[in-house]
Amino acid sequence: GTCCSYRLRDALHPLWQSPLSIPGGTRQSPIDIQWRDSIFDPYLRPLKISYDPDTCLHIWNNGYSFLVEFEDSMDKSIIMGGPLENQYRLKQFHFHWGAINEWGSEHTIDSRVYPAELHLVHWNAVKYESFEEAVMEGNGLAVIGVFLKLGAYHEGLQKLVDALPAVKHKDEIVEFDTFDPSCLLPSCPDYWTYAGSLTTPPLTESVTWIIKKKAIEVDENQLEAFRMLLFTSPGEEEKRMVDNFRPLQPLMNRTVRSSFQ
Ligand SMILES: Clc1ccc(Cc2nnn[n-]2)cc1
Ligand SMILES: [Zn+2]
Repeated sequence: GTCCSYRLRDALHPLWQSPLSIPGGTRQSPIDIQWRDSIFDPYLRPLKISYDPDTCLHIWNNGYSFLVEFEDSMDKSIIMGGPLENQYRLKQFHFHWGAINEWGSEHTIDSRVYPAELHLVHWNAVKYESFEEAVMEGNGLAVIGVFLKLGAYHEGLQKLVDALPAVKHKDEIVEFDTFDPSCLLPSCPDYWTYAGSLTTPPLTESVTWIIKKKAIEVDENQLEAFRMLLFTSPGEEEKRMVDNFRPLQPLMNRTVRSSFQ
């Protein structure tokens, strides 16, 4: 059946390290969020998001995903509230996706997999001097996760899709100006939150995850555009950039809180 091929696919996938390779990992990501086990926390505040489209710098293919990076020397694109004690600055956003629509997201909801997942990566500029420093600290990062599902064409995403051919190969970079990533967020304010980690090296346990309950819709052509990117550099044997997600990690001694009842 398909389920065992997923597990087998996870185990064999060359790209990701098994949990065994993270000594003492007690808060690794991604995880399966079991809706019924999540606990409504009435003290969770609404998440406040304020992005300045002029802080957008460029898109680049880093060989794992494509990242849109932001100028983060000032508090111009920030999030606060929700589960966060401080204000966090937007550093970059990127996606994880599958070779086919049957899988691709990192997190799952009651084992439901989505075709892709958006991650907006922010760092705690109140407590730390740089993103690099924050990556190593327990409260250093806050990542908003948004599921993508197959459906209607997404107007806001298309500007990004149109730029992808310019970063087809690893290490290619192209200027990208005036993009407001809040157009990629669902209007519903509901989210889950839990303490986790980065899902690619350095896999540091520095992330407060904020996973939006509602998915955004994108169409087949837009998902296919992600799949035409390459892991490989120009001149190398082409390897399509697909299945760039880490297998699910054990929940261990963690609680997932919800902002909604
Ligand atoms: Cl600095 C950095 C390292 C890895 C990733 C990949 C990732 N980690 N968690 N979600 N995506 C993002 C930023
Ligand atoms: Zn990610």
